[in-house]
Amino acid sequence: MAIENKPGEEFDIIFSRNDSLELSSHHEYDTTHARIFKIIVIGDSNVGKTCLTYRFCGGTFLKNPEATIGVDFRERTLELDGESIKLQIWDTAGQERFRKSMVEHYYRSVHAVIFVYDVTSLSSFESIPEWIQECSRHSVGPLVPPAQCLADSYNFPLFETSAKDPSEKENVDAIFLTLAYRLKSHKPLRLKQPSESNLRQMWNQREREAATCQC
Ligand SMILES: Nc1nc2c(ncn2[C@@H]2O[C@H](COP(=O)(O)OP(=O)(O)OP(=O)(O)O)[C@@H](O)[C@H]2O)c(=O)[nH]1
Repeated sequence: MAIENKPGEEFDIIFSRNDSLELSSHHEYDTTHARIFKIIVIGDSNVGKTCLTYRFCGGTFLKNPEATIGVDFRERTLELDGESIKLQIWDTAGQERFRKSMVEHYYRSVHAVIFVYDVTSLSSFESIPEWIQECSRHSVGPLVPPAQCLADSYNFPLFETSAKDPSEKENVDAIFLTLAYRLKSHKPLRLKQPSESNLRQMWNQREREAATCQC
């Protein structure tokens, strides 16, 4: 499920259920003039967030992924109707102990949120309202509980896909392309993109602060 954050406007929500993803082809585009959109991917630990984003950005199924610590960054530039659109994808840690104080940064200047749950894990589905509440706490749009009927009643698209099954690759692309097309129609917005080393530095700094905190 994904929420598209249109700054200053109402939100659209896209539901997605993860059971896999892969890319049919990869093209390199000139990213110099690309508009950048930040998308965060959240959900319980072990639901496949890393594999989903890796499939979209890397084109393959990531075998033996390790638990995400803090956040991992991936990006992919798309050519949509002759325009370069760069999706900067933040793959966040599902485990609370690995999220720590980075949470504020996850939600800063976010354009869209993808909620991921595992179709074989009821608890990961039942956690979705909590993830939605977390977004609400960080002012990411008015949110509603997830369900197919709700998706239908709000006319939100629902994607069910698998990062593992190559035949599902179009469905994975569909999640991100749907967001990209919707984001593309927004007013031009260029983000100053933090470098990975800056973000790592920020994360390490927070770790040090947390380690020395007496409370
Ligand atoms: N069958 C199947 N397994 C998957 C799929 N996507 C991921 N997995 C498996 O699910 C497990 C967890 O995948 P991750 O992508 O690391 O999960 P995550 O949500 O990023 O986990 P955290 O980093 O802890 O938040 C791994 O063993 C993957 O091989 C999928 O689409 N189908």
